[in-house]
Amino acid sequence: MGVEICVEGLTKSFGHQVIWQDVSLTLPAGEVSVMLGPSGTGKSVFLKTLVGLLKPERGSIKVAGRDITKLREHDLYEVRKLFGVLFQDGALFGSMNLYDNIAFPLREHTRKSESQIRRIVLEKMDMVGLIGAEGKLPGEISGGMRKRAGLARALVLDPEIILFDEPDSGLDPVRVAYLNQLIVDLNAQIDATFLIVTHDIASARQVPDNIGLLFRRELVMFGPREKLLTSDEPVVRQFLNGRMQGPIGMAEEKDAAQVEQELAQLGDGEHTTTPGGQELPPRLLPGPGITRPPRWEAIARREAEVHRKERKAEPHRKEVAGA
Ligand SMILES: Nc1ncnc2c1ncn2[C@@H]1O[C@H](COP(=O)(O)OP(=O)(O)OP(=O)(O)O)[C@@H](O)[C@H]1O
Repeated sequence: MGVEICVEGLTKSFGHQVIWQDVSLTLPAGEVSVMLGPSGTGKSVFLKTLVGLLKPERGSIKVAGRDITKLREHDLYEVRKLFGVLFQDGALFGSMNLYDNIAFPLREHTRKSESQIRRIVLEKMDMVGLIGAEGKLPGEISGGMRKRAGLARALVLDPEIILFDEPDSGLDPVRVAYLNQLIVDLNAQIDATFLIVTHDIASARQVPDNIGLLFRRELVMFGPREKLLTSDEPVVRQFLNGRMQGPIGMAEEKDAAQVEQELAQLGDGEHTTTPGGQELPPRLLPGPGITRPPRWEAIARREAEVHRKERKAEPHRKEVAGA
């Protein structure tokens, strides 16, 4: 059933450069959370800090109740076994075939026999749809297949937490849709806690239970998907709509007067609906045949409630649109 990660007052710098400060959030056990933010805001640094690869200057990270910022290397090594990490490029060894790449953590970290390893590797390859590709080298397969192989490798030690660093980067929209479904199905099947760093807004709208946004060295917001998607916070609205008008500039934050002028020019109509004037998209559900853990009943109830409220608001929206 996954474990909770509770982050409090976390600050990370490199020399004088503060990457982010005073970040507090809870990744609820078994839920899917997405972290968004403009390039360079420290999303990858955040993932590396959660898994103990980077040390924060201040704050705590409690994983299953243990503060990993205080652990010695040996204990940290044990806690890291709770994590599976999918790096951006899959981080596969180029000279090993997919079978050996996926078997690698089992051979390194367990004393399992080769026949046990074979059973686990084939089970995980089946979960990500890679059966038949065991003998391929990473250089011989597509980017999407490499991501799925990286995911199979992240799964072999049965992690309680999986961190995904831009799983959709470099994939076409159809492959992204398949990958999103795979992520939702996997979450229902293994019930681990997922944190996904992505730039893909369509994925962020449909896949997670929770969304966070990093900007200007701070966590602007973190909360349930519906809350972020209907937020009036200018940074959140700008990012979720992928538009130029708003506080986020090309390289630096913008001057406050310019931001105000740009937002005023966007017009009042925009404020009557969810960001982008779009309806709250339905949450992506596990595919047919996937047994859903009990928490999905709560998700279904929450979804129904959101759409009931939306339908109630509908006549008002139409009036405003027609005015
Ligand atoms: N080991 C390091 N030493 C010094 N600076 C680093 C190190 N790792 C990352 N940084 C800096 O931290 C900042 C945040 O980098 P990070 O890769 O986490 O951003 P990001 O939000 O994931 O960006 P993107 O969306 O473009 O992948 C960058 O300015 C980067 O140069």
